[in-house]
Amino acid sequence: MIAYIEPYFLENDAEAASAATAAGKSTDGVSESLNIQGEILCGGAAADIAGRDFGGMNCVKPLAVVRPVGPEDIAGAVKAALRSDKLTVAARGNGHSINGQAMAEGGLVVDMSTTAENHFEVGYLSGGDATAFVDVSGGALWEDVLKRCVSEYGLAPRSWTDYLGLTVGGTLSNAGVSGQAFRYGPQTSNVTELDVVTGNGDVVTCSEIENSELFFSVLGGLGQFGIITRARVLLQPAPDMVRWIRVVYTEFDEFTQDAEWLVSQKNESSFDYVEGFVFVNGADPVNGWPTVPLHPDHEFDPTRLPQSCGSVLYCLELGLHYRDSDSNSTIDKRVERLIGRLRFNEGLRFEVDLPYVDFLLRVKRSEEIAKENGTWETPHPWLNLFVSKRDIGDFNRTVFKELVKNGVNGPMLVYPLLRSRWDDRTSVVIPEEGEIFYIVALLRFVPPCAKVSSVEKMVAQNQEIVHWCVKNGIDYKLYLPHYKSQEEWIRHFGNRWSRFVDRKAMFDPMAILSPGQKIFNRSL
Ligand SMILES: Cc1cc2nc3c(=O)[nH]c(=O)nc-3n(C[C@H](O)[C@H](O)[C@H](O)COP(=O)(O)OP(=O)(O)OC[C@H]3O[C@@H](n4cnc5c(N)ncnc54)[C@H](O)[C@@H]3O)c2cc1C
Repeated sequence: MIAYIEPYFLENDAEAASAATAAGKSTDGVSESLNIQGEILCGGAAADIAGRDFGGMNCVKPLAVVRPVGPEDIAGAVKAALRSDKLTVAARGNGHSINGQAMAEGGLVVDMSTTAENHFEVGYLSGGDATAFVDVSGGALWEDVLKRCVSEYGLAPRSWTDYLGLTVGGTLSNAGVSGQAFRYGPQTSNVTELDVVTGNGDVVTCSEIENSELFFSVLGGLGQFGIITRARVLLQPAPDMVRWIRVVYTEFDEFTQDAEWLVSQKNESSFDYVEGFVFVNGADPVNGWPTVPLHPDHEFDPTRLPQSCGSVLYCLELGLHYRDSDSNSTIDKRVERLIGRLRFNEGLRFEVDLPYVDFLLRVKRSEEIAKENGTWETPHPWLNLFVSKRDIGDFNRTVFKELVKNGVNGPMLVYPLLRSRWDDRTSVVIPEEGEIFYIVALLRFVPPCAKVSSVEKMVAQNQEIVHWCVKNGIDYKLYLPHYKSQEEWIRHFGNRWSRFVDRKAMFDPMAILSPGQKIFNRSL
């Protein structure tokens, strides 16, 4: 048996594993020897699942994919890696990373989808206000969490991502940001307990009071400290409907001042969702005016724009929750009280009313379109940053108005967030200064027939933006970061680096976990 396992786990040789599978050798013996109840796939089958990601710019060969039944199987894979001298383990959520973060070249990839349904239980926190929560699996997709919470309990998580085909463990390993984050913080601020398999192979329950160092390490921890198998996610009563509104600005200062005013209002006295984006001042269907209206019957009327406006325009995107029992006039009054204060261009206001679940699943339609036209499968050289309020004006002048003034063939998001909603005990890093900072997301799509050089140009433009930020002392951090050298990671974490290293030494001292982040090298 040991001789048979060797090519898989001791020599860490993907070719040998492939050959064994191709030769028709069953991997059952491996499962038994590891005491894993789930499946193990090698060779082409493993590469098909874990060799690529949504970014489509990296391609590696994992040694094997482990399809666990539960945390014991995951611990079994980690312990097998600990016994070897170079094997690594990466959890793979839905593989929606851009730069190979969920990959393990020559290592074991844990396919979290097989554990997606292991947990689903709603309960109430002890204490005065009896806040509801749901225990869900780290491998569950947020869209499934949404549908079950709403249909079975009339409840819903409070903080989301825009797109919900992402896993609970995957977004909690980063932050999880959308238009609700100004009020509730990112998803990492909305969980109270986790079950984690650490890089030591231990299965540990942790929270703010129990094993708290592990709890805060794992949140935003880029998969470096443990694999999340269960998360306790805070819930709120789900509204029935959302009024979804877009208003257009020609001036960045007015756009940001209004957005900042909205996110700074006291709880419940603002919209429930606040985002924004930049678009090209032109008729281009992917980058320009047609991207703004919310319904096929709406039309963007460019004659409403002043002659003086520039190459790009700005759109504030808002959502107001309501119940079926609320009268139209009540909802209208709530909307007008807020929107009456805003300085958008008259005549460039669009709105629709949608069921709450449809609103949260709004990006699903874009996914379907991208799948139909082939741009879901092509590379996605995306760039996500957090930029402080201090520097967002300069960023607008140089990046939005110059470098990407013709668009990025996809959305260019920009909207404010509040530092006080982020817990600095987690591993997430955000800009250093001030209460308000902005998320910026350049979500580039590549046409199926594009040349390789056009992807390279996009990557180069991303690098140019980052270099400009560094050179000009912009207070920024990459979100969903990706670096090639440890020096760059040290700069990224700044004065948090030593804490990150100490946490690694505590929970994954052999650097087994998430090698695709390229932060630490596997040690003996
Ligand atoms: C179309 C699209 C829209 C997006 N929209 C948003 C958005 O609105 N807001 C936002 O914040 N982000 C957004 N993202 C980014 C998203 O949060 C990241 O891609 C994230 O990595 C989640 O994807 P995933 O579940 O597929 O994780 P993966 O890409 O599979 O994994 C990401 C990292 O987490 C680790 N990991 C995965 N599962 C676990 C686990 N259970 N425990 C510990 N570590 C784990 C992996 O090893 C890897 O290092 C979007 C991405 C895409 C492709």
